[in-house]
Amino acid sequence: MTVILKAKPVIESLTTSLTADAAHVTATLGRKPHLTVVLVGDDPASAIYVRNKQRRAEEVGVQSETIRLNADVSQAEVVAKVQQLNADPAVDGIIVQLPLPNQIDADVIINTIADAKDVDGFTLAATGRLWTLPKNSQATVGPCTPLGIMALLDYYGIDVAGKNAVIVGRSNIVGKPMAAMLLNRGATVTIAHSQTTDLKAATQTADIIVAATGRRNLITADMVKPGATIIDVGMNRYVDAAGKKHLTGDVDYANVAPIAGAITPVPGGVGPMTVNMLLKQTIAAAARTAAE
Ligand SMILES: Nc1nc2c(c(=O)[nH]1)N[C@@H](CN(C=O)c1ccc(C(=O)N[C@@H](CCC(=O)O)C(=O)O)cc1)CN2
Repeated sequence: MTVILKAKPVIESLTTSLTADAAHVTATLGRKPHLTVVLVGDDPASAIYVRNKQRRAEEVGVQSETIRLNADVSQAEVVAKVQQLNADPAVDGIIVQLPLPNQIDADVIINTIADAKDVDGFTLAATGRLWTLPKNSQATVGPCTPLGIMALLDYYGIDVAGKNAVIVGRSNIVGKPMAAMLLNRGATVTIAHSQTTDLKAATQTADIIVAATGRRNLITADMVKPGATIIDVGMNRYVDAAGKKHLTGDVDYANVAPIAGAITPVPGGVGPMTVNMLLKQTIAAAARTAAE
């Protein structure tokens, strides 16, 4: 029987601890933990994700504001905005929603965020910390999507030590940090990507597959070992011939789910975990300020 790795029960159990931690920080600081989201342009998917973050922040007692900048804003203006937020003692966590418009170098913006306020875990300092964690220790900070995946695996009792994990996708926000986290917990990790010559050969022997490519139905049933754990990070939107809108992952869910040991659904799997890890890291950043 395939285990469906739904985020809902994990989030229900996280709600108690996030709410209690936020309340504790609020009592100590005399204000709620504060997250500022910088949203540049009018990407419709980003607008949904930012709205989800704001709604969830309110639910657990985190104050959240969104600063909206026009799509044609200059890189210098975004840098200046982030510097202003760095200097604001009322702001605990800053994220700049990705993707950014083409005229802006995302790496420059990300690395302008003060280390103490980097609740996305994307800066060079955060990346360095992640890759130099003591062996077998749990990553408690880092990019929110892979952190959320680790939390899902832990909740459902899926041990990764000694397992053969294949990550498909090598982005800085999912693929590479996912590799660091799985490696650190004892998995043998392969990162496959668009130039991998035989993807099927790589995935067929995997105990765990993490698909993060943005290509709908890339992972098909013939690429999966029976009983494998399948983590789908894809978020692909399309409209079918009848004009109906769909959101699907990178995995051919209908055909892969019956042979998998465990699989994340899209929606309702990895995505909501990302938001909750962001709030966890925001509360932790505020707690560090409270302890100063
Ligand atoms: N600064 C960042 N930008 C981006 C990140 C990030 O972690 N930091 N990740 C993604 C987008 N993202 C969060 O920002 C994100 C994506 C998806 C979801 C989510 O809950 N998805 C739902 C479906 C929502 C829908 O209806 O479209 C689900 O899977 O159930 C949350 C956050 C890129 N940018």
